[in-house]
Amino acid sequence: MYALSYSDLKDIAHTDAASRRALADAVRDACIHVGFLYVKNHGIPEPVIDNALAASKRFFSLPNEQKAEIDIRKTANYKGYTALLSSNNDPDNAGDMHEGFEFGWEEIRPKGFDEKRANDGAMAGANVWPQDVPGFREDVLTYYHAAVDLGKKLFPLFALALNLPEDFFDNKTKNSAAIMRVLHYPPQTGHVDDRVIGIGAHTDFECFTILWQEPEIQALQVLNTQKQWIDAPPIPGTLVVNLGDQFARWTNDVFKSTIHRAINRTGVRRYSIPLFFGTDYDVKLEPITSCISPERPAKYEVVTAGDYVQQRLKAAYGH
Ligand SMILES: O=C(O)CCC(=O)C(=O)O
Ligand SMILES: [Fe+2]
Repeated sequence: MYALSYSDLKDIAHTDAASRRALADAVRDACIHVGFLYVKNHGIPEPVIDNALAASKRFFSLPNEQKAEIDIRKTANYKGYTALLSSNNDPDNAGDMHEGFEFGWEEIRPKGFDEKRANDGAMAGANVWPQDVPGFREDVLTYYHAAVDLGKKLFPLFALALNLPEDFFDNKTKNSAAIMRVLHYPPQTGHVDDRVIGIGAHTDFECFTILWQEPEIQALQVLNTQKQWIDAPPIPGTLVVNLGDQFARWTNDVFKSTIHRAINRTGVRRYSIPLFFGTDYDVKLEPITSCISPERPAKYEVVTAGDYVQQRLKAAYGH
């Protein structure tokens, strides 16, 4: 069993090829064996995280009827609020014990015509913001843009980890998909029905997820190759980066999209913020040549990232 690996992204600023190669090798090892990494020196300032957390607490403390006004099922583009037990990530389960708010690309200072948002595939169209939560939009969008910047720095590193030119994903990530959720997991104490946990066992469906989890609250678990659930605790100053199914498709399963879940048995509320990062929606998810061989024939039908995400969102939210 491999431990979840650390990658220190301050090396990302280094131009010298040897340290960059060493970092890419560490990333490669983690991607092949675990599919989960912790990143240090990720570049998202602490106050930006603190403000996004505070904003998300303000939103979730609204009365349920008010949150229901922006229910994700009322929007055509998978944006807005998901109530407790309204989503279900594991088909064997009865519902996820978390509530969330989901949104996509938007400039912090609104533009007349936001081309990127118009091109946002399944998520195209306006975000749906709650009324009466002062500063919420600005605070979560500020985090979003910082995390998107981090995601853009990670793609060249993943390319290098796959022994590809660092710019391999550049023309595939010009309008990169980036869907963010803020999540709230109420505590589950006493008897917990295993079919109703914070978020049921699942894989993510973009290329990779950048996940902030609340310090000192253990909830996230990763399924290892021996089918045991391993805790992925929050580590101060780090973010979790885990691979999703689009990367498994790009790499013909050389890189792992690892099954994970979250259960909050701590007795206190827990908050987390995942940002799902993918390629442009019109890009075909074609296996990288070096990941196919006679022993490892191509496993997946080639589809565009947009069709793939749309299909997965439909399955998750049922519309
Ligand atoms: O809250 C967490 O730690 C995990 C969230 C997650 O897996 C997801 O939203 O896909
Ligand atoms: Fe996930």
